[in-house]
Amino acid sequence: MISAIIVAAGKGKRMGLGFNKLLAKIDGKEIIVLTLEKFQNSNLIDEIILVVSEDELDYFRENIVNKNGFDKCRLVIGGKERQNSVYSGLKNTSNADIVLIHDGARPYIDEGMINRSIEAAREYGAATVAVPVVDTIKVVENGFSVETLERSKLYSVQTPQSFKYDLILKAHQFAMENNIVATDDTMLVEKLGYMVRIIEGSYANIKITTINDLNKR
Ligand SMILES: Nc1ccn([C@@H]2O[C@H](COP(=O)(O)OP(=O)(O)OP(=O)(O)O)[C@@H](O)[C@H]2O)c(=O)n1
Ligand SMILES: C[C@](O)(CO)[C@H](O)COP(=O)(O)O
Repeated sequence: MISAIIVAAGKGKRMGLGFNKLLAKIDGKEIIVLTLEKFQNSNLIDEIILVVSEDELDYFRENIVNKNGFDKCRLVIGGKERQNSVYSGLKNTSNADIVLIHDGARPYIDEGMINRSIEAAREYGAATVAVPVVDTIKVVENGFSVETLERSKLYSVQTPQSFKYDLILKAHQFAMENNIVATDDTMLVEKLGYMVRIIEGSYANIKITTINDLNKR
C-alpha cells in the first residue's frame, strides 16, 4: 500500500491573503486541486490522506474532494505545526508500507518525481527530492556574514519526501519523546541515525509561500 500524505492545514500567514493560501486559484483551479490531481492520477498511489485544519474540514470535503471526484482521498485534521499535521496523517494511513509526504503548497510536482520517490523509499528507506542551490549561501549573525558555505555540497530540499512507513513513524515518535522540532521530515530520520537519499527534484517545484509565488511557473 502506497499512501500520499498531503499537508494542507496551514494558515498561509506569509501569503497574507487572510485565508488558506491553498484555496487561492492559479489558471482557475485552487492550488490544492492542482496538487491533489497529480496523486489522484498516479496509478502508483493507492490512497491520499489530505490533512486540513478542523475549521476547514467541511469546506475541503465538499468543495475540493467531492467536487473534483478525488476518490482516493481521505480527510484528517492536522495540528498546530506542520510536523503535527504530518503525524496526524501518518496515524491515519491504512497499512501503508511506503508513504510520500508532500506539501499541498507545491502544485508543480510531476509524475516522474512521484515515481522516483517511491522507488527510492523502497531502496533506501528514506529519500527526498532536492535541487542544487544556485546562489551562494552564507551564515549570518547580527547582520554580518560569519561563514560562506561550500556551494557544491548544498541542496535546496523540496517535497515529496518518501519513506518506509515504520521508519518515519518511529522518527516522529522519537521526535515527540525528545521535543525535537524540524522543518522537514527527513531531518527526523537523520536524528535516528539513518541516511537520506537525495533524488532529483525540479526548480519548477516551488513551494507557494508569498504573494510573488502566485505568478511563478
Ligand atoms: N500546521 C501546519 C502548517 C503547515 N501545513 C502545511 O505544510 C505545507 C508547507 O507549509 P507552509 O508553506 O509554511 O504553509 P503555511 O504554514 O500555511 O504558511 P505560513 O508559514 O506562511 O503560515 C503547506 O501546504 C501547509 O498547508 C500544515 O499542514 N499544518
Ligand atoms: C518541507 C519543506 O517544504 C522542505 O523544503 C519546508 O521545510 C517546509 O517549510 P514551511 O516553513 O513549513 O513551509
